[in-house]
Order: sequence, then C-alpha cells, then structure tokens
Amino acid sequence: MEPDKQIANTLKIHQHHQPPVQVGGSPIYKVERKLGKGGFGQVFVGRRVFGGTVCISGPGAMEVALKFEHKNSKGCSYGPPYEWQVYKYVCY
Ligand SMILES: Nc1ncnc2c1ncn2[C@@H]1O[C@H](COP(=O)(O)OP(=O)(O)OP(=O)(O)O)[C@@H](O)[C@H]1O
Repeated sequence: MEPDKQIANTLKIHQHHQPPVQVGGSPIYKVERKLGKGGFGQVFVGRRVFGGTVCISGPGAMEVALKFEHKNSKGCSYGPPYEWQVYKYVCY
C-alpha cells in the first residue's frame, strides 16, 4: 500500500484514539481534520493540548498544520524531519 494511503487509513481507524503528537521538543498537539496533501505527506490541523495563545502565530499558536510523512519517504532519508526546530527559529 502507498505510504500516503497507509497514513490516511491509520489515522481514520484511530480517529478517535489518535494519540497526541509531539516532535523534537515541540508542544503536544491533538490531531484534528485533514487539510490537504503535499509532495511529502498529508497535513492535518493540530490543536495544542496544553498552553498556547489564541490569535498568535509561531510556536505559541493554539492551532497549527501538522504534516505526517512516512518514515520511508524521501524527506526522511536522513532521519526524522526537523521542520519544527527550523520554524521555531525562523518565527522568532
Ligand atoms: N497551514 C496550512 N493551513 C491550511 N492548509 C494547509 C496548511 N499547510 C498545508 N495545508 C494544506 O495541505 C496541502 C499540502 O501542504 P504541503 O505543505 O505538504 O504542500 P507541498 O507544497 O506539496 O509541500 P511538500 O512538497 O513539502 O510536501 C496544501 O496544499 C494545503 O491544502
């Protein structure tokens, strides 16, 4: 099965049991509705479980876009993506 389909199926099956996600020291996010699909993976709304500020963009945002990439995707050739750390520095 294509990695994208695997991710979509896994998330559908576990829609109500999807554990919160956290990447590389990021805040913890609950996975909500699907926003779209890109070259590397699928994008979902992520809502902060703790803290965050309404109407703020960047690391303090309550709502973010979460991109799920399959571990075998091109973007993961050198280990897990570290976009969170990149955005964290770019946004300050
Ligand atoms: N912040 C966001 N808000 C709303 N929708 C988003 C957001 N980020 C992504 N999306 C949706 O998810 C889709 C895929 O986004 P993504 O960034 O993966 O696209 P991409 O340019 O193909 O990137 P890549 O090739 O790096 O995977 C977008 O076309 C859009 O519909």
